[in-house]
Amino acid sequence: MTSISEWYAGKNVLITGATGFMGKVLMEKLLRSCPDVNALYILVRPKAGQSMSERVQDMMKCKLFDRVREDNPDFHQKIIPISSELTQPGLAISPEDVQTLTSCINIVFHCAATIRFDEPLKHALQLNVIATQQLLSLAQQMQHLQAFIHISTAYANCNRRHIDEVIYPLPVEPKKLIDSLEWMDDSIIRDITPHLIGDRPNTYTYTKALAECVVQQESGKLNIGIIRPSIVGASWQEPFPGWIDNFNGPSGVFIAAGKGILRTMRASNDAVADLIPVDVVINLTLAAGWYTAVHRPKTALVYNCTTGGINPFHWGEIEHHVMSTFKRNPLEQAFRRPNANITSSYLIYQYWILVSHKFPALIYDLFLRLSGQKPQMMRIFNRLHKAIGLLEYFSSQDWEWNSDNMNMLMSHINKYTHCETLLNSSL
Ligand SMILES: CCCCCCCCCCCCCCCCCC(=O)SCCNC(=O)CCNC(=O)[C@H](O)C(C)(C)COP(=O)(O)OP(=O)(O)OC[C@H]1O[C@@H](n2cnc3c(N)ncnc32)[C@H](O)[C@@H]1OP(=O)(O)O
Ligand SMILES: NC(=O)C1=CN([C@@H]2O[C@H](COP(=O)(O)OP(=O)(O)OC[C@H]3O[C@@H](n4cnc5c(N)ncnc54)[C@H](OP(=O)(O)O)[C@@H]3O)[C@@H](O)[C@H]2O)C=CC1
Repeated sequence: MTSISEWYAGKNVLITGATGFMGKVLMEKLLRSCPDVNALYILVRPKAGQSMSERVQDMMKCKLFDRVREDNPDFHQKIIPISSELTQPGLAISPEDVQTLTSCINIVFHCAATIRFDEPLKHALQLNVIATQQLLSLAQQMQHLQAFIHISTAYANCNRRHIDEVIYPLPVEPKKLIDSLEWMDDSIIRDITPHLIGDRPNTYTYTKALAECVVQQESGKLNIGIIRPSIVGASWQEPFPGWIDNFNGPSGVFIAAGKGILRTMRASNDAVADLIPVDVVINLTLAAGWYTAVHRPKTALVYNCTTGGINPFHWGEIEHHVMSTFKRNPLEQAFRRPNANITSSYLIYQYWILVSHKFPALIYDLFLRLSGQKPQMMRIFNRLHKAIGLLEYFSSQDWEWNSDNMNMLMSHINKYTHCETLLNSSL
């Protein structure tokens, strides 16, 4: 039996979302732990005045790739950027590039998505659902494809308390929805969005659930795996502890608390905070790619990539650890001394918002005005309130995920690699 790393030797891998948080860690891990991988084809778009090549060059300078750079200074030769805008017909990939991809790709990792909770439905649908559909039809043409791994989210079905490793049907057929939204104007779509998303909290979770249905429906003869991570946080061990490059979810909340700006947030002390380090998710993703290609399960296997069932940690404990860490290691240029508390009471929350957020912001803005500067604190707090308002759904309740497939994968990995657990394996 070959090891996972050996299985990736000589393979051509296609990655979407490679410039994002998880995509970068996936690339790094492949290049470091599977040094004989043939090439990583990455779909990249120009952005913010930078061309595709400039973006890729900048990305490769990132500290994340230091260990890869040490092992192989020419690692960039294995990265082949392909120009693509996922919201365009045919993913805006040139015919020559389509030809290259269909003739050489062995495995696809589809990480790209919009992860914004407030994304208008049409755009979230375009990227999270229609682009997935288009990528699947490209994958159907790939002559040497062995596995297609789709990254979903553990919260795609957050309208349920208990979530199994299955794809749940939705009341509206994804194809019918896509057809209808195409001709509707934006104001109508805005009006019907709450009815469509139903008991889900936002367009993100809804379109990720739709994408899973599309993956199931359009998979044809492909070997499919679906990874559902919960809240992905900084790296635990690899390539070094604590790597993160965004303020999504809890990381933004922690920084706002450390800066002394955020003093209160609605969250339940006893609810499980299902955080999972990015390196653990990526190890599982690569292992799922190998398993899907080698074992070719008859139906798409879903992996609930969560920690609450194995090692539960609660928001109350997080509050304690975050605050004591910032007291020991204060951040520079803090607005106030950090002191944040979570509460599940709406009234207490509103009281602290007024006393600890809005009142100091007003005073500070008044001071800025008097000293001839532009007031800014109230604006910052308004944005913060919008952000924590969107997150409180996830911090005020908990879910139970069945993780049998994830555990099965771990046991395979243990058997074949003689590692203690997937969590500390380096493939
Ligand atoms: C004290 C203890 C507390 C303990 C309790 C903690 C509880 C936490 C609960 C978290 C629950 C999270 C659940 C997530 C579950 C789903 C997981 C997934 O599937 S998928 C993943 C989950 N998906 C998500 O998590 C997405 C959620 N986020 C969103 O949807 C949007 O960010 C938004 C709508 C909230 C705000 O939109 P908008 O107002 O437009 O703001 P933008 O975002 O566009 O940022 C603008 C700029 O500001 C910058 N910046 C930001 N924060 C900070 C900071 N703290 N500092 C400094 N800077 C910060 C930012 O970098 C950017 O800079 P630039 O690029 O312009 O240079
Ligand atoms: N982060 C988390 O906590 C969790 C994430 N997930 C899932 O993991 C996956 C990766 O998430 P994460 O890395 O955090 O997300 P990021 O927002 O960091 O990355 C998103 C990626 O998608 C690309 N992308 C977005 N729009 C387009 C477009 N129109 N055309 C081409 N590429 C595009 C981005 O490219 P560009 O740089 O050009 O914008 C970027 O590479 C997603 O599917 C998400 O749903 C699941 C659970 C939790």
